[in-house]
Amino acid sequence: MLSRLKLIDFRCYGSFSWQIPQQGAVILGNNAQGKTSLLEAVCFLLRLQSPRTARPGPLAAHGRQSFGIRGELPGQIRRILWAPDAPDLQVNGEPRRDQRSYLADSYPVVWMGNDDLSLVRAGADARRKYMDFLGTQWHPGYRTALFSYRRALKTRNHLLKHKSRDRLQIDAYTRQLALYGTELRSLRASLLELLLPHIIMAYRRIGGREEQVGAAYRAAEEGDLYERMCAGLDRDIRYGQTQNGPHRDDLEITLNGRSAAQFASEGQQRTIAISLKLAQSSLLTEETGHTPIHLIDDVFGELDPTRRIAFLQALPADAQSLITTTHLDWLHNTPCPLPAFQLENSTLRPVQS
Ligand SMILES: Nc1ncnc2c1ncn2[C@@H]1O[C@H](COP(=O)(O)OP(=O)(O)OP(=O)(O)O)[C@@H](O)[C@H]1O
Repeated sequence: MLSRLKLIDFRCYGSFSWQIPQQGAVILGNNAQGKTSLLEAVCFLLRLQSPRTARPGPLAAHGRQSFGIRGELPGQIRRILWAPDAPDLQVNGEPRRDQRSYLADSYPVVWMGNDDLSLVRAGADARRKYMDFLGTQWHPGYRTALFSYRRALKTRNHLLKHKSRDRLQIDAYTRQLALYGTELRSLRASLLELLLPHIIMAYRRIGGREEQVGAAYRAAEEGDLYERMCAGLDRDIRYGQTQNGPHRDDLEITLNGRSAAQFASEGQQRTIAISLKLAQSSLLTEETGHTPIHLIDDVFGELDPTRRIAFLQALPADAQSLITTTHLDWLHNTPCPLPAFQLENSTLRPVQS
């Protein structure tokens, strides 16, 4: 549980400090008051990742180069001073030499946002990100395979784009790519095997129906990855891009055996999207021994009362949940045990009930 959060020059926050209730809070505020930024800061503190940006640069307040986040958790105080060339990561005052060692004993996080529907409706990229955010919290080897794969892919694509004739050099990266790519695929497949029962259970809980949700990992091509990459080399040089590999794989989601993107109703798609996230939560609890911190950004306004109540009841009783919303109308017909805070111009104050 995160008990105190401090921010310096993070997004719209110049200097900010908040004693967070143990069970979490509902954060109420009009648009552009800093609700998402607050959840984003917690996510970055714990996972060094933001759901809104791939690079940390935009997290620094306008006109600043660097930002700071500090958070108190049971037995650990985490502190990030992020400067573009030299990020300073500390736990309990001890510097951590790299991101991997900073993350090794961090807490798990589940992020739920109002664009989660894209997990069902949009392209494969959203579903790969979903798997990767979970995978890197599930298994240290996942992060190594993913990051090594991304690095090798970037270099191979660079060589392809610049029409390098040095096929030996391309081949060296093809070998690396195939090695890490095969490892990543195998980790994703194992992850999905563990995850699927949690998705099915969460769907039944929220949807309350007998419909059968399914999820299957689909590799973009079959056979040995290195051989497929070698066979496609001329085409890759023509496109200036690697066309085979796990960066093109997908997580196929079905309802009653049919594509959920094409055939599920909007309500069913929303239930699937929430179930995918609740499944992350129960899997991470099982695998890490810690209940994740739930960061729930502007989700409730979109749900009908039945799903809203089922969703709130499905959140683990011992989880710390930070829920943002632009209006509290839904609270009138939804019993919510969390204290509410009003956020205005980056300042929080408790809402008297
Ligand atoms: N790097 C930055 N520096 C300063 N301000 C920023 C930065 N990035 C975003 N902002 C501004 O911070 C404000 C708060 O944004 P945020 O997305 O947190 O608001 P929000 O309360 O979640 O809004 P909404 O309800 O519309 O989603 C916005 O005015 C945004 O333009």
